[in-house]
Amino acid sequence: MIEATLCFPLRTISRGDDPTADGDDGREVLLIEKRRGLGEGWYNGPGGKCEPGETPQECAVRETREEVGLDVRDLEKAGELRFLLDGEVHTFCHVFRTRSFTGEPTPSEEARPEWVPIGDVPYDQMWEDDRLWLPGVLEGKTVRGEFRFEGGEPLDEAAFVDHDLEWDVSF
Ligand SMILES: CNc1ncnc2c1ncn2[C@@H]1O[C@H](COP(=O)(O)OP(=O)(O)OP(=O)(O)O)[C@@H](O)[C@H]1O
Repeated sequence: MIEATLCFPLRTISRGDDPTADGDDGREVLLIEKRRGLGEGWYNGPGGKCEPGETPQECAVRETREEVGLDVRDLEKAGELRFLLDGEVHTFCHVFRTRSFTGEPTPSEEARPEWVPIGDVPYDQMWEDDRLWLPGVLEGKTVRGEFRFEGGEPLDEAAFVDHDLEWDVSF
């Protein structure tokens, strides 16, 4: 089983009295377009696999720095997601969000970062499960989820079959 993390940096930008502004109140999330490996070509949060001896928080901080050059702090745990492939746990993913960070998002070999208004998150270019849990996470909720995939490796070519979700959990 792979233990992995996702980190969603959040900010609120001032849009003044822009009449074209939508209902996001200027709220944005930093997504990455993944350039290689699992989920290549799709959008997701910065994140990746935990190294031996590393806590999930430490992993999320390290991966966010490595992938987009942002130093995140004060991570808030927002979710725990279990991805099953053909009945076995493939990946256990810890999800974090934060409004505290320093640095400027910078592209790396692994990822191209992009600030996205939370109403414009490109769910049709993301893992199929993201549309089920990410909107709630971006609204400040907590979630525990299980998502079942079938069809063998690699996970990003398997079929998403079904899921269970529990909201407002404590970690
Ligand atoms: C099944 N549905 C899913 N929905 C949303 N997100 C998913 C996911 N399944 C995996 N993820 C995330 O995708 C990243 C891959 O991690 P990552 O370690 O970068 O993979 P990759 O194979 O590129 O690793 P290396 O760069 O070789 O270490 C990692 O954040 C992990 O939490």
